[in-house]
Amino acid sequence: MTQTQIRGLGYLRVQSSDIGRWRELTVDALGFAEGSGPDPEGLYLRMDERRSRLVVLPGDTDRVLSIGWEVRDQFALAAVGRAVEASGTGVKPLSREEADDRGVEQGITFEDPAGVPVEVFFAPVLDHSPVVTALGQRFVTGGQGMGHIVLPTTSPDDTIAFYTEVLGFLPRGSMRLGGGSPRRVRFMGVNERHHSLAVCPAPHGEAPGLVHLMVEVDSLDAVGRALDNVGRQGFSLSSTLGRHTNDKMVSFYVRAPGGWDLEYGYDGMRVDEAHYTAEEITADSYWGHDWSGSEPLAAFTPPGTAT
Ligand SMILES: Cc1ccc(O)c(O)c1CC[C@@H]1C(=O)CC[C@]2(C)C(=O)CC[C@@H]12
Ligand SMILES: [Fe+2]
Repeated sequence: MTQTQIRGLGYLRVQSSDIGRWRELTVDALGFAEGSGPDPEGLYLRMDERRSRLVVLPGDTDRVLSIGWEVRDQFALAAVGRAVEASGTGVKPLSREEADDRGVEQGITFEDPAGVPVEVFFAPVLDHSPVVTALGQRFVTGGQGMGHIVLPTTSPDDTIAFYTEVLGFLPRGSMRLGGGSPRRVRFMGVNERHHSLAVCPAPHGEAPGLVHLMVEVDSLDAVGRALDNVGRQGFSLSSTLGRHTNDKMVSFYVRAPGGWDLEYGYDGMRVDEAHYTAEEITADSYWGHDWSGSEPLAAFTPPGTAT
């Protein structure tokens, strides 16, 4: 599909063996609001009027359960389903139970070329009770979606082709990985957010299949307070505070249970498609973003050795 039907990142569902530590990170340190959902043991995190945006469900291992992309309505959903099927990828509808579980009217599910379970849905169920966040911040969502995710892939060309040519994501520039290497992180967008998705070449195809999830807040003080909190609570900082050169986000990265990062940002730019052209950045940041203290990402660790 040339013109994408996808409006934004809707939700992320992950599985974890340490829900308690996830709650400390997201609710206590980062100020997500805790909601509730069908699994009494699950952690349902609210960022806005949606019932939940980030869902952490209990399990033996840490991995991505599904990434939810939002479309306008049933007609857009059908169009995406046809495009994915035409590409030779099998598509299944979400069952009534699965749709209820995710809090959406209807959805479909399929795997991307890296094997990540992707869902496309419309009509999220809203929770009209106040979203009480611990840092007094609001999350920047709405037309820009929940935030962005970075996926690792051992087949970057296929993965990029799938998201751009089949799902219609718009290229939003790239960055070479290390000194003139032809390997690139590629950024893609579907709305005013600079990127809703980035794809990073990875050496192995190991779970959990995520590099990071970025969420944006409307206050620099909230970012600073969150940074204080993660340090005080003993979470590992993957990258210090810095400002990115492409989306202009001021952010830090903290390691979540499961071996991938949460990026917590403020002041991201908005892309005007009428004037935007794709660019190649040559540094990830104007200042800051020191990654030297980062523990290895699970996605970049050889199979069987992930902690
Ligand atoms: C370069 C960049 C721009 C905007 C972003 O939101 C963003 O997350 C990044 C960094 C992307 C990328 C990453 O997430 C994994 C670790 C990487 C490969 C680095 O070591 C530098 C760039 C990082
Ligand atoms: Fe990011």
